[in-house]
Amino acid sequence: MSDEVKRGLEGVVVSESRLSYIDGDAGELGYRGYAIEDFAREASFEEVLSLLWNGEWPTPDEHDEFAARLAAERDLDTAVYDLIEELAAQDENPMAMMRTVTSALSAYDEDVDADPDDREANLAKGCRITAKLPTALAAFDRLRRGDGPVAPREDLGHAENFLYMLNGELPDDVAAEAFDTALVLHADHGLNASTFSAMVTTSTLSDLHSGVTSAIGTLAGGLHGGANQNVMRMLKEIDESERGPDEWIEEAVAEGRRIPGFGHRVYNVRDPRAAILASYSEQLGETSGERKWYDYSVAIEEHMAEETKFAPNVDFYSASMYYQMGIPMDIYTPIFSLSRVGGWIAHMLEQYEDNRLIRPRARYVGERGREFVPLDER
Ligand SMILES: CC(=O)SCCNC(=O)CCNC(=O)[C@H](O)C(C)(C)COP(=O)(O)OP(=O)(O)OC[C@H]1O[C@@H](n2cnc3c(N)ncnc32)[C@H](O)[C@@H]1OP(=O)(O)O
Ligand SMILES: O=C([O-])CC(=O)C(=O)O
Repeated sequence: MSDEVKRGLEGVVVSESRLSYIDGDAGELGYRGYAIEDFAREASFEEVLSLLWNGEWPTPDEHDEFAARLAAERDLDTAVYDLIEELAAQDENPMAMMRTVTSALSAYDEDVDADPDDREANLAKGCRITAKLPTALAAFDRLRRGDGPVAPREDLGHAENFLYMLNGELPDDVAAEAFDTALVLHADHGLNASTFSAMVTTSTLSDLHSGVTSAIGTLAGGLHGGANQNVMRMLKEIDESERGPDEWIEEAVAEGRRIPGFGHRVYNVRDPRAAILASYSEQLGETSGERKWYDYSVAIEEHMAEETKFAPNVDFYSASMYYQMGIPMDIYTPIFSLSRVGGWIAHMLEQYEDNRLIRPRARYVGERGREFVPLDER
């Protein structure tokens, strides 16, 4: 057994998967063999969930049945609304709220006692978690603003219904399409840290709610999903500074700052999702008549390309996109989780199908053979 340490598990292959294909040098990403560029603008998030969970695109009848099933699961138990209200009153961090609510949802799930690897029960639980988390997030955001939650509507698609619950009014077509595409693009990405976390949890034969709860905790950090809100904070900082984006970013790079939304463990080139999200960011800027957030982003990307080896990742252009849709900055990462939950569940289903406990080793570098001294003799 090799004692070589692979810090951060870089490059280590721990399992086989049929879910997403990533070529980090070519900048390619596909779900189940389909390139994202071919479907991201056209397929809905519901279709992508079907693809990831079942392996094929749904037929129109399968799609209608699945979308209706998901829509019927959107509402929350009164006790969960009460919990969200309490967390909003405590001004809880939105990602911590998502983690707590996901854990609480298991108490009200009718399949809670099913075997952890029961596929049908897991698909039912997966539908419920995926359907309920947007309701929880919209209710939380409204409650902390002093507004009442807006009940979900079964006649709306997943993306449109979330924006409706968040704002209390239907989104326009550009916002609805942009948001649906963002959900599609964030749904899966190989063994990223949060997905790996979910897999480690299920590999012990723990349950799906525990896996999603672990994953949300992992997505929250600034090196992973938390970067999207940090990107927007950076753009605001630039806006509030005396300097233009070129000058600001030049100084930040010179100071050795880690620039959020740039760099990636797998991509050595521009993340292919960034191109699509950038086009929506630009489109939203055009329709609102305020292009500066997109323009700042482009200026930063150009400077990074000239002066560093770092290219934008998925979190870079989603930030200005959500901002221009009027979404509060601190729920960008929870929104990421509304989408990635689809990928987490797909990977957990794969893990259960061919499970082996995930348990790596650390090379021990501490002392050995030290003599124990009892407390009263120390
Ligand atoms: C959905 C997602 O999770 S996408 C990623 C979202 N995260 C971010 O955008 C945060 C900013 N980016 C980063 O921190 C990194 O690029 C990561 C964590 C995403 C991947 O990095 P890793 O492959 O693990 O590289 P690591 O963290 O070891 O950094 C290697 C070197 O590159 C530098 N570096 C990496 N990313 C950046 C960046 N965005 N800006 C400036 N320097 C960077 C590091 O400072 C380090 O420099 P050093 O060797 O001089 O100390
Ligand atoms: O794959 C990764 O490490 C991070 C990422 O881009 C994602 O999770 O979408």
